[in-house]
Amino acid sequence: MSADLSPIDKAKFAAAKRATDFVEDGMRVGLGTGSTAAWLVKCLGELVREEGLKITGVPTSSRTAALARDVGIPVISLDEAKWLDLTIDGADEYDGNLNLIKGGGGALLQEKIVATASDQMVVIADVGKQVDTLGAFPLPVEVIPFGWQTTKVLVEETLIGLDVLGRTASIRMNGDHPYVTDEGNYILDLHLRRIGNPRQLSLVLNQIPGVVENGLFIDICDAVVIGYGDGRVELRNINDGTIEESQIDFLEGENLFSDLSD
Ligand SMILES: O=C(CO)[C@H](O)[C@H](O)COP(=O)(O)O
Repeated sequence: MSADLSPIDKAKFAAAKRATDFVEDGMRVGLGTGSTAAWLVKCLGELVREEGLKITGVPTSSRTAALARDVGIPVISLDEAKWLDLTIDGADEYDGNLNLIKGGGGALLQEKIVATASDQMVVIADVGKQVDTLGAFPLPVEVIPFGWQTTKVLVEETLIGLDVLGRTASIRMNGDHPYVTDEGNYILDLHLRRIGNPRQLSLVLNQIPGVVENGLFIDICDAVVIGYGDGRVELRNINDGTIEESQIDFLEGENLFSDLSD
C-alpha cells in the first residue's frame, strides 16, 4: 500500500511518525496545519485510539481541529490549555538556524501564537524545505481587510530599505475573492527571493499598521525532523547541535495510507 504514496508523502509521513516520539502521556500538544502536520495528527490519533496515549491537542486552524476530532484526539482551545508542552508543525522553509517561513497554508497567526506558547516547537518537513537563506518561498503576511491595499503599498515601500532581493506583494486569492484566514483576515505574499536579515524584517513588518503578523518564525523552533522518501529521518536539534538518524518502517503507516486527504 505504501507504494501508492508519492516519495514526498512518504517523506512527510516519515517525519511525522518520528516526531510522535516527542509526545508523552499527559502532554498538551499544539497541532500544526498543512499536509505534513495532517500526517502527524493521523499518527497521533492512531496512538490515542489503539495504544491509549493520553494527550490533549490544541489545533492551529479549523482544518486541523476538524481532523483531530475526526481521528479521536481530545481538543481544547489555547485559552483552556494556557501553556503547552510541545507544538509540532510543518514549515514552508527552514534554514540552518531553524528559522522558518510558515503560512503557506494560511494559518500562520494561530501557528505562531501556539508555538510561542509551547515549551518546545518541533518542525516536521521533507528535505525540500531546507534552504541556506530564507526567501525563495513567498513570505506570508496576515493583514486586516480594512485598508489592505494601503497596507500593501506601505509594506512594499518598507521593503525598499531592507536586505531583500524582490519587493513586491500580492494578495492571496481564493477564486475571485481574497483568501480569508480563520481570524477573518487577508494574506499578502511577499516575493522577496532572498531575506538577508529575517529578524529585522520580522520586526519591521509587524510595526506597519494593518499588519497582524508575519510568517517568519525566529528563534521559536527547537528541532526539525527531516523526512526522506525512503523512510530515513534526521532529527536536528538547534539547542545542542546534535543530529540523530533513524529509519521509519512504512508498514507502521499501512492503516493510515488509505486516506490521503489533508
Ligand atoms: O505554515 C503552514 C500552514 O500555515 C504549513 O506548515 C506549511 O505551509 C507547510 O505545509 P505542508 O506541510 O503542506 O508542506
